[in-house]
Amino acid sequence: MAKAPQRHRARWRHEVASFGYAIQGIREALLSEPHLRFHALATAVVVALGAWLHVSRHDWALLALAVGAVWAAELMNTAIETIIDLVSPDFHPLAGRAKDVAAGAVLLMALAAGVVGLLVFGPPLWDKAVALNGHP
Ligand SMILES: Nc1ncnc2c1ncn2[C@@H]1O[C@H](COP(=O)(O)OP(=O)(O)OP(=O)(O)O)[C@@H](O)[C@H]1O
Repeated sequence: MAKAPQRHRARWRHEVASFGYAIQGIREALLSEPHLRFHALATAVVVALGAWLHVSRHDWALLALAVGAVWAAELMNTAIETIIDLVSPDFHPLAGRAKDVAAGAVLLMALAAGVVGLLVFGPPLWDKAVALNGHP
């Protein structure tokens, strides 16, 4: 039977390996999914706008949650599509329905993130536009 420190080391190796697999999963999804590359661009725009407009810590937290949720939904959608392509490579109405429902989840999350973006960036962008033009 392995001693306690060895068991501890083996457990840590396992945890680090699991983290590596997760990063590898994100990397592969990024390479294969154009939607995810669009999310990467959108994330960069959100971070740049947040820094430029000096949004509050509270707003950064909302933006981080919105961006993270869209990424998570898109990654789950990619995983679901991959499983369906594996188990049902031929046309099947249930396979189509599952893909459509998963895509619907991404769409809903993206719309919710859009509302967050509008509420966070709308007022300071409006203020900047007014300051630039001199009148509301
Ligand atoms: N095996 C299948 N059986 C029935 N309908 C399918 C099947 N595969 C895909 N479809 C239909 O075609 C649509 C597009 O499927 P596809 O696999 O191309 O995903 P996608 O929406 O283009 O996703 P992405 O662009 O993110 O890869 C699905 O939403 C579904 O309606």
